[in-house]
Amino acid sequence: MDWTEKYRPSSLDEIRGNDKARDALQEWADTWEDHREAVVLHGSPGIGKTSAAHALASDEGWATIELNASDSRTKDVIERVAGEAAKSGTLTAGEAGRRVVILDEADNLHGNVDRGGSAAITSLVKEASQPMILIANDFYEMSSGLRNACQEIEFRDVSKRSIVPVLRDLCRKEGVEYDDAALDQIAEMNSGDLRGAIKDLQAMAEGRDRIGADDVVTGERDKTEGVFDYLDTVIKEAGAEEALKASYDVDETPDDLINWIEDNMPKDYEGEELAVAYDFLANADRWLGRVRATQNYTFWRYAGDNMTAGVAAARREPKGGWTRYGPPSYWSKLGRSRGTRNKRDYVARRIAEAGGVSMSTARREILPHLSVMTHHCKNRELTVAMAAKYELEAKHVSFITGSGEDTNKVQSIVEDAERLREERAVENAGGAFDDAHAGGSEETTDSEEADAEDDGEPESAQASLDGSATDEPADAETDAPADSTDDEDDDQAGLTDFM
Ligand SMILES: Nc1ncnc2c1ncn2[C@@H]1O[C@H](COP(=O)(O)OP(=O)(O)OP(=O)(O)O)[C@@H](O)[C@H]1O
Repeated sequence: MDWTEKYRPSSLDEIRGNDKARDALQEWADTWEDHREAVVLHGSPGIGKTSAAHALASDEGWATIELNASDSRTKDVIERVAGEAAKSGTLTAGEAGRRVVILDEADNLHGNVDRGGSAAITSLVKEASQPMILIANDFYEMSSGLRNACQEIEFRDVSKRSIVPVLRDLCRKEGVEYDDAALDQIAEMNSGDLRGAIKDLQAMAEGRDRIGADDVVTGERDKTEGVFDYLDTVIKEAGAEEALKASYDVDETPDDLINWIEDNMPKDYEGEELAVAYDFLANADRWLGRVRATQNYTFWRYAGDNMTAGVAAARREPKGGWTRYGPPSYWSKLGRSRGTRNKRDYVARRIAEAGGVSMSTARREILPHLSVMTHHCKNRELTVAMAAKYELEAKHVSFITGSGEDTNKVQSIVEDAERLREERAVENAGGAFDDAHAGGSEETTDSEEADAEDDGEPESAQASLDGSATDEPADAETDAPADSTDDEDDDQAGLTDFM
């Protein structure tokens, strides 16, 4: 039997490591008659929210009705089941007949087929005449209406200090011997997730009567395993519908999932199918943008359709073999969380065109590198050169360097870059045949010329990353006056790559 079930706390005082939340929940129940508000328990998975809700009900002698908000049940069903449950107690005197509705995944209403999911639940929460406990991982993924209708209790990750004694206790109850170091290690690697720690412990205890420190290393459980399996499904083999259904089981929000898919898809897809799949991802991203703008989580569904079913449908033939999928790069997460995908893609496209590399190389390898090199515009000349070469506007420079778009620093860099481009255009017009790309005005054809003329003398790591022609720093001195005083370290070597 699953130890997490076997040892699920049956009373509130068995909830470990969340004393404050536990007391607040008790207080909420004690005063419910007066305020009649629902409560939302929020925090990471596996730290006892659901257990606390059930434990409270059991302490209070309340019957429970548990619903999962992300089930694809319609508004009607939710209203009928929960509404009845919540309202039917009106006539019952006293606490005895009380029922508590426990609504899991209250932050996940996008999974609801019905568009009215969130609104329906909000009005239900407001009208309910019985206690309701909502459970959510991320409070701020809930609609603001729903948030406002509830009291809020935050559950914290369970500290290692609280996890270890639980594990020790379980070992004793199960008659398993242990090294303290092993339990420590299990607690450590589950950082705050008590359920995960218990699962690991059980897995390690299987077939052993002693858990030693050495056992733990190999027993490490990958928390994100679910995602890797999912990537295998969506990228390698699944049909559209299957891919969509499988996505419901993945413990990632669409905002995160799209990063996983986008970063890993190019490892298996190529050519036309990759292009089509990117189109679907772009659609998905537009829906995600709409969700962010409107806080209307029903749009998540369309994002989900595009990024899962769409990507699966783009596949021309099944993909075999094993692929080393990895977590989304820092860069792709950054690009998304700031809602700056368009900027990122613009820059990536410019780099790809200028450098003759693929968009995904530009995005995953070159862009992050540039970002580091030009962080806060610290290397001003390099930043100017980059802006000139890739024809970047202030918003792009700001995006790459992290300096504010409206700052003088960025504005002056863009101006200088423009001047630099003009100067080069003039030089070109003057017929500098032998130096066309060194003074290139960066027409689209320029990159091709540059490629053709690649003299194979990349002089820095960046040159090889860039994939574009790198030439002599012939006109470094033609760079517009560096009037900014805050360039700390000018890196002439790096500069050459943009000339
Ligand atoms: N604070 C805790 N005290 C005691 N046991 C806990 C605690 N947190 C988790 N557990 C153990 O982990 C199991 C799962 O916990 P529970 O389902 O309550 O977590 P949760 O926070 O609701 O997670 P999820 O958001 O994934 O539902 C419990 O059955 C229990 O065995």
